[in-house]
Amino acid sequence: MALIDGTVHFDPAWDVRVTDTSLRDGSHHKRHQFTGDEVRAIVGALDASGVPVIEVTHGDGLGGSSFNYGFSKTPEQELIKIAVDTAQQAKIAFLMLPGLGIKEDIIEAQGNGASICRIATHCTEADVSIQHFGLARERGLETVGFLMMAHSTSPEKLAQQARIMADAGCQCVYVVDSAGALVLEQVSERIEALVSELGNDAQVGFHGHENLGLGVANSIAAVRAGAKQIDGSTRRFGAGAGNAPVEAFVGVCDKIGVKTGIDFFAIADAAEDVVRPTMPAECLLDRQALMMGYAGVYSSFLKHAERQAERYDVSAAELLVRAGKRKLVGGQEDQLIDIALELQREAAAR
Ligand SMILES: CC[C@H](O)CC(=O)C(=O)O
Ligand SMILES: [Mn+2]
Repeated sequence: MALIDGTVHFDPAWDVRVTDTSLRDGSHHKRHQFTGDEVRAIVGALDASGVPVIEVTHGDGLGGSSFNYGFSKTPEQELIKIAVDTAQQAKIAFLMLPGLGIKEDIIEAQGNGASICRIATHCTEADVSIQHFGLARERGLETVGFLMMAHSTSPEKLAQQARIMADAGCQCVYVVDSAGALVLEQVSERIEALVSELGNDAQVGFHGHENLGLGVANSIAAVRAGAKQIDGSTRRFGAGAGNAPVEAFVGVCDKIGVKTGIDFFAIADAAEDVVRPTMPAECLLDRQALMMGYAGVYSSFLKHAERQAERYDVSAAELLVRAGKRKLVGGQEDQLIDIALELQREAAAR
């Protein structure tokens, strides 16, 4: 059994621990073009606001910098090191998807000072993470598991997958609403199922996207159902319409008496004065993002879909709806090209 022990960074003064993922999920929106100076500025501002955990990696995790997913402007290990050197109190986390990243990447990230290892799998494939959790725990890293595309399976099946992660050494299993498709009760049901399965063996977390405009509301539903860790991105800097905005989440938590340890006014200033200037544009809840939430499409497909829609002169929104019908999962980005060609053929036949 994986017990929650002293390696979990959780201050007794908090009700919930917030992880800011603008420097990882936001990397999708920035097409992985963060510079060292931007990371230094954002980590400095978030750290000063009291954000306890900051995730820094290529949008697709360690090893994501590639032709398929997009090359990083600055090597992610260099960005991790800058983040570690900048943070005074925040812990630096990294994400890895087994197969894309490898065990040596975990060791290198730890060597660069990161202390929280987050391992993501599709929500029905937790078993591919077992050896990575084992390695991370052996090396004294704190561990978090991501069950992605959590809308696409039942609460019961998700809880069984969470058990696989916890038994492998995961200390907090996240319900990851990669598509921003879950609606309130659907979040609560999934969190409750994991809390009941894991008991004291591991905490439960929630990672939301804004594609249906529910990032903060869903995160609050998660907290009320027993989640102890919540992800967000300052200024919603994330894939699709972005993640639950940390500054709004903190404001709501203050109002309902949920303690996060983050200063609302400082994080609101960081969002406006430091994070927004590094963003290529605001993360929009536009037609494409809405289609992703509605059809259940992985948020990180947005930029890939837009590129293929432009290349083949087809509608990005329609492309995304079809990706939802095909139930594509992360790693199947190339099928967006098939769909674009299908739409092009249909248009030519009309
Ligand atoms: C490619 C990894 C992915 O972006 C992880 C994540 O944030 C999600 O599934 O929402
Ligand atoms: Mn995400």
